[in-house]
Amino acid sequence: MARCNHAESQKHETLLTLIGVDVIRGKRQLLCNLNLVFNAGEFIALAGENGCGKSSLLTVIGGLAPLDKGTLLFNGEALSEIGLRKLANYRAVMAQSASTPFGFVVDEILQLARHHIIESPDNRHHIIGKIAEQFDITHLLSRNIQTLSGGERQRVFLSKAILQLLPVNPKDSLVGKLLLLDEPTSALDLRHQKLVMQQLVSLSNQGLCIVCVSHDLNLISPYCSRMILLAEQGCIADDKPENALTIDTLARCYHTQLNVIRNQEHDVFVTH
Ligand SMILES: Nc1ncnc2c1ncn2[C@@H]1O[C@H](COP(=O)(O)OP(=O)(O)OP(=O)(O)O)[C@@H](O)[C@H]1O
Repeated sequence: MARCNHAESQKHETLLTLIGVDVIRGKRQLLCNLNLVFNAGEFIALAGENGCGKSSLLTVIGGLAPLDKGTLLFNGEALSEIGLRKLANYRAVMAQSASTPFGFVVDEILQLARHHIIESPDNRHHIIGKIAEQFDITHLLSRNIQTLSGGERQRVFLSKAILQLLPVNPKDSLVGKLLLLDEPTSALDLRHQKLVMQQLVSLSNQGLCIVCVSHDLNLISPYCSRMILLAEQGCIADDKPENALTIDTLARCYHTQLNVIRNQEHDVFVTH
């Protein structure tokens, strides 16, 4: 299994810095005083119990919701100072239930992802075709999005988020770009789960920083380079998955007794 090789790649340029960040929704303080650094080339899993604030955090670090307290630096610049138009070149977000209000054709949705990029129609067509192939949606390009299955739709919106960030020249690096994914594999079958994980590893090895919310620890931990567990209004573990996932951290996170199995390759599996 090919894990993201962030450690070897030395693509450790700081991309996003969170200093003393609070996340508050309604009257609830979800997260308090978060201090984190996300680097180029990392594939980071973000996990925690329902309602702990994972999606809320993603919207804040994606610049889609205001910061309640603290500082967020994106490529060294205050995130709040970067306009959404400029930000679209550097970060893309796939929401948990990504959808469109109208019955767009899939190809139109993918074209829209690159509306801020100056490129020839041929180039755009080529890049969309390549990503469609990689995420197994080529056969869906002429379909109405509203007629797709949940898993098919999820692969389309994941492709859309990635297309937003891909450079015109495929040889250019993805360092400096951030992909935020909220449970992108929740509707996928086993083949497509594996395919998506492999593609995400490949993108992170090209320098893309990926932060992926997931409840499927056993799916993501063999592939990600880092696992962050949120609980108790903060980050209770931030390490390689084999170090972050322990009986103790899982009990603090999920308030139940879970078991951890390790294989000879040090992959870790969580069981009930
Ligand atoms: N606009 C809002 N007003 C009030 N409460 C909110 C608002 N948005 C989110 N919440 C609450 O904040 C908490 C965190 O929500 P969030 O969606 O960030 O959780 P999550 O960790 O992503 O959960 P899940 O694993 O279920 O997707 C939840 O209890 C939710 O009900």
